[in-house]
Amino acid sequence: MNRQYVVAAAQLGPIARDESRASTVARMVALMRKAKSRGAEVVVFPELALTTFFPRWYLEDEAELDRFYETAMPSDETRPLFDAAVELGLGFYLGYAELVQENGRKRRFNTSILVDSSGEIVGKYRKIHLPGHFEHEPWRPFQHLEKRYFEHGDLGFPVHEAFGGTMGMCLCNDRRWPETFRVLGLRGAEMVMLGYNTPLHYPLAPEHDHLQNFHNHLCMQAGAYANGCWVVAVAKAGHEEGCDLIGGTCIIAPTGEIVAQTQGFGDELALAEVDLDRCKEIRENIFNFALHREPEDYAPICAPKAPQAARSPEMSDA
Ligand SMILES: C[C@@H](NC(N)=O)C(=O)O
Repeated sequence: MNRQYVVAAAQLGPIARDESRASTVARMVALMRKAKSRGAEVVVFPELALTTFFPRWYLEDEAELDRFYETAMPSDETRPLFDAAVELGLGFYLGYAELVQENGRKRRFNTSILVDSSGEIVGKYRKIHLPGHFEHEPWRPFQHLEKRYFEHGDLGFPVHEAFGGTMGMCLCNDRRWPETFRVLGLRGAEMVMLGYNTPLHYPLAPEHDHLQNFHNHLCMQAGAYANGCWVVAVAKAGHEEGCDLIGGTCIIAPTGEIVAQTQGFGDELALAEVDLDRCKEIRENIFNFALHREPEDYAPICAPKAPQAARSPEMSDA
């Protein structure tokens, strides 16, 4: 694969709580076909792209919770995405809830994968920055129980040789942290793909609701620029089960400029021609890490986490 090609950011509109995987996957395959007809070679889907954003509910019934997770990838239900990749010669990024049995217990992760145009999974990432809370907080208009429903990702921030270059992945809240982009940037990521589900309303600081779209682009444009990488950022958008999710799906150049963006809140593509060699415009100049970076002065960034800020309690054993 050469280093200059069209990428499609494939935004999804709302997914209902009772929408079947078959229905969601059919919507996604339709976007893949449309992307191909417009010249794309890579398609990026949102975080938790196969279901509604279920962390908005406190679910006491474990069987009900389990239904939102994938126990195999691909499965019979998700195989059409892989078949379409092969048929159309398209690679893709997919976010989904992952449930695995390891060491005799259930482990849950908020996961993304890269699939190449031969239908092979060539990269995997498990979300590191899990926002929200562990326990039911009935005062909220909706819950954000990612800390309860997912474990801290255990794969770090890997990069993958794919799609003609060095690819990085992250998921939603990760994009707000400069460290995410810097670690991927230090590993040479030339394109960072990420999906998000971001409610317009932030119950802890509602006075910032009007800034949601600004903050969304601010952190990603800064991440692209400071690390000289492309960013392809894809929303699950719109009014989903009573909760408004922001749109703003976009493709950002290594200069930090948004070069393509969706207009609405439904299933929609934003496409741009990406030239991975453009990363050099930044990496060999203003952010030449070898020449200008001063890690000896950055020690607090790597100080261990305070003990009171513990990670998630273990979910119930299998
Ligand atoms: C609220 C949070 N959502 C997410 N799914 O990580 C974010 O946008 O930072």
